[in-house]
Amino acid sequence: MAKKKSPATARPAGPKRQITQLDRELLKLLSQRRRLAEELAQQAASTASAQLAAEDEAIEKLAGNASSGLPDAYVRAVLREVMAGCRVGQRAVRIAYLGPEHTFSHLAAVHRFGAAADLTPVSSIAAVFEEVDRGTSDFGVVPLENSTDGRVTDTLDCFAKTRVTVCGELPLRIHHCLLGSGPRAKLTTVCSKPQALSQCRKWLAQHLPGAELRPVASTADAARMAKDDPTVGAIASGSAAAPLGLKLLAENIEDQPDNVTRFAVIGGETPEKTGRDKTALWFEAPHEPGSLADAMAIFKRQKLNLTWIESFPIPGSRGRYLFFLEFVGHQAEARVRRALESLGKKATQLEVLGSYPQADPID
Ligand SMILES: O=C(O)C(=O)C[C@]1(C(=O)O)C=C[C@@H](O)C=C1
Repeated sequence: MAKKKSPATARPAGPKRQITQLDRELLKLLSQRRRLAEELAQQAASTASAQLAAEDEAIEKLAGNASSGLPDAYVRAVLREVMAGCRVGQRAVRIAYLGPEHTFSHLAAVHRFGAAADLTPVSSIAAVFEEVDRGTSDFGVVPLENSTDGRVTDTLDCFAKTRVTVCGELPLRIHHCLLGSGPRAKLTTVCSKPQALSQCRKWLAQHLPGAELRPVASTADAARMAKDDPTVGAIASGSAAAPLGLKLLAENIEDQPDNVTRFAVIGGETPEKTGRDKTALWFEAPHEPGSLADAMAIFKRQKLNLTWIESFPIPGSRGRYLFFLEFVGHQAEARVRRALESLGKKATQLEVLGSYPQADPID
């Protein structure tokens, strides 16, 4: 018969065994949490926006008060993933993004909604808008502007053509890599989305001056092309290399070290005022002297700080322009409502795209 060890002589478990034990406990707790989330969902159905707002609030409370000593970004990412994995018993929250997998839009969508969310890759920015407009997806993630390269025209074009709203912003720090399946010296072509090529223009001129620069629909599309041809390099996210079996031929090749792309989260309901919000809109001013200055004076009068302004030609109407505008404030504020009312009287067209919390860049 085996001799039982007395508690006094039992050796304490080593760190490896303790970690395995903790992982088991974590899984038990996660499945308990998932069951409770299912119970809650059966008691009270909620919209995708309400679900997301409740998650945001919970993450904010937990991450804000964390005494764990864990890095804040880590705590937030883990909690987001835990919550995404517990979105059960209710209709899945569907999110469309410019695919295929491993684009920067994909990274932004994972950051906002979690990898366990129902993420749908589509082949163009216009297709993201269509998904949201048709209601096939609850939300979409689209690039809006880049700190090096400026506005993303396709996105502004879609805002002008559809009635899709904005419910969030996601500024993401963009680090570009050169990916390939062969050696760098063999590259004759470099593919990427035009915005990514433009953000690395100086690096390309210096390091691959003879290469043909070929624009494609997304950085991950470029990576797929590089996989099939060793003479083709792709500018894409480093995270696309391993899953596609590509080599990292150069890292951090963006011309500006502080290269940030601001994504818009489209669809959903307008989030409540947080006290640190922005409002986005577009308008057309009458074609007469001083009309744009008069429109801007409204914001000055109401002491509303502008954060972005773009003029954009109205597709198919030569000489006519839309102005995209973003300012600090929420539609729930009286001074914002007053400004929108005055602008509505001056503008020949006005579309308020939405109010949403201001966000800090994600590394
Ligand atoms: O092609 C991608 O990976 C995208 O998500 C699109 C996009 C863009 O159009 O701005 C997003 C971020 C980078 O600025 C480069 C490309």
